[in-house]
Amino acid sequence: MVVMRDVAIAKSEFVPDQKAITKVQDFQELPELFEYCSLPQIVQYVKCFTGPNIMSMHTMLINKPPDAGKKTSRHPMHQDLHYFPFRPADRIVCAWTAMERIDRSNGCLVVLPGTHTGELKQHDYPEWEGGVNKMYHGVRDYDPSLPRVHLTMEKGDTVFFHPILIHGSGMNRTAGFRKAISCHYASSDCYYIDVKGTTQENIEKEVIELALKRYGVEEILLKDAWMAKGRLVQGERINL
Ligand SMILES: CCCC(=O)SCCNC(=O)CCNC(=O)[C@H](O)C(C)(C)COP(=O)(O)OP(=O)(O)OC[C@H]1O[C@@H](n2cnc3c(N)ncnc32)[C@H](O)[C@@H]1OP(=O)(O)O
Ligand SMILES: O=C(O)CCC(=O)C(=O)O
Repeated sequence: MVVMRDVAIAKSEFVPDQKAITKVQDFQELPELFEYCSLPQIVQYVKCFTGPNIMSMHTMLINKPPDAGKKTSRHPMHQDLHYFPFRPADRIVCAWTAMERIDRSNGCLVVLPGTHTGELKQHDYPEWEGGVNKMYHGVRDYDPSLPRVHLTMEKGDTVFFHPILIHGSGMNRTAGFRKAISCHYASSDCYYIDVKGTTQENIEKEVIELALKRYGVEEILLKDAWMAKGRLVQGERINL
């Protein structure tokens, strides 16, 4: 489990108490939270994308804090496939569930409809004055005139989306913590790719740095870091 604090608070003089927590990531070892990933109400739709051999690959409980005044509560527009060294993209899907009403005031998801049919693009840290959270890379060039859809969701509503869909989320202008839970699933028939020489090299470097620190080892491959956190949800574990 990785507990992340908002960069505006982590990099300030404030004592980083629980009010600073922006995300709990990789909760696959926590049974109460991991139960979400195997809920039949969720898995019945996931299966339509992954087929019967279902792995959970990336888990997050996102606790978007009230913005500390630096707009760091925003999540830049990105494609999730940037983070994943496995393919094919069409066998990967995210389930994202609102844990309370989420709208533009507390920073709902924003999506660019139709972009899931495009290609994976170059991602980098956006040049935001107030700083950017660790590994919150943004898609470098996309057509800003493309229509945006703001997803207003009620508590319990779930959206399923493709890893090439360009999406992000807005600033939390309220005093409350905006909570959502999500899991990225992939078919265990997916295969790992070598991201050397691709646009994903920059995120590989960061993930490996974090994994070396977390596991206290001297060497680790990106594939091994992902194999360590993947969990079988249903069916048979094949490649991933
Ligand atoms: C489909 C996937 C989409 C996504 O998931 S996008 C986001 C993915 N983000 C991640 O995976 C981030 C994973 N988390 C992390 O890397 C770590 O938790 C993180 C943020 C570096 C904190 O590391 P820890 O070692 O636990 O904490 P620490 O308090 O000792 O801080 C170490 C240095 O990191 C800094 N830090 C903490 N939170 C940060 C933040 N949110 N953004 C940027 N920098 C941050 C902290 O100030 C410290 O820096 P320094 O060494 O003092 O210069
Ligand atoms: O929950 C959010 O604010 C956005 C999450 C997201 O887009 C992601 O982590 O990939």
